[in-house]
Amino acid sequence: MTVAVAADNAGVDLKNLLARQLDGDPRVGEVLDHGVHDASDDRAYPRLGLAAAETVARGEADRAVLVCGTGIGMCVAANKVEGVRATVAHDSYSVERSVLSNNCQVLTMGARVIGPELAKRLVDEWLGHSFDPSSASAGKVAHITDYERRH
Ligand SMILES: O=C(CO)[C@H](O)COP(=O)(O)O
Repeated sequence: MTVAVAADNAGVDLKNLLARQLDGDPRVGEVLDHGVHDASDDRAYPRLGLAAAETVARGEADRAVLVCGTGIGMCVAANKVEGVRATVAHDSYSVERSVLSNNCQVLTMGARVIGPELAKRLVDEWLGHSFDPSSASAGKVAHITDYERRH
């Protein structure tokens, strides 16, 4: 799969760490890094997160990991992109359910909230989950997609 990553300057160190891990993961064919690349780049989180989320909406990336200070701003921004379901998650159960229940393609994290080792472990787990379109959850997610199409 192709995974897009992005961060603002609060999240760049964690994003770079996760990008390296994703790069070495056999389940990941390509990592698309939308920046920022170092903390001297002070572009606001929506500019980075929206660009990465748009690659998911266009089908250029299967998933995205977005990092800011809390993960909240990246999540709010990514969810504005049509077709994107993003969640902030810092625990194993939420990461799992975000995929299995909600078919989220975008995981956001806060570098000021979670430590690097836990973040790496959760991203590793996240890659192992896939949504089952024949599950009972699929009809529930379809309500969201239908709403989006109608508005
Ligand atoms: O965490 C952020 C947005 O949710 C971002 O890294 C910092 O935003 P700020 O608190 O508005 O500077």
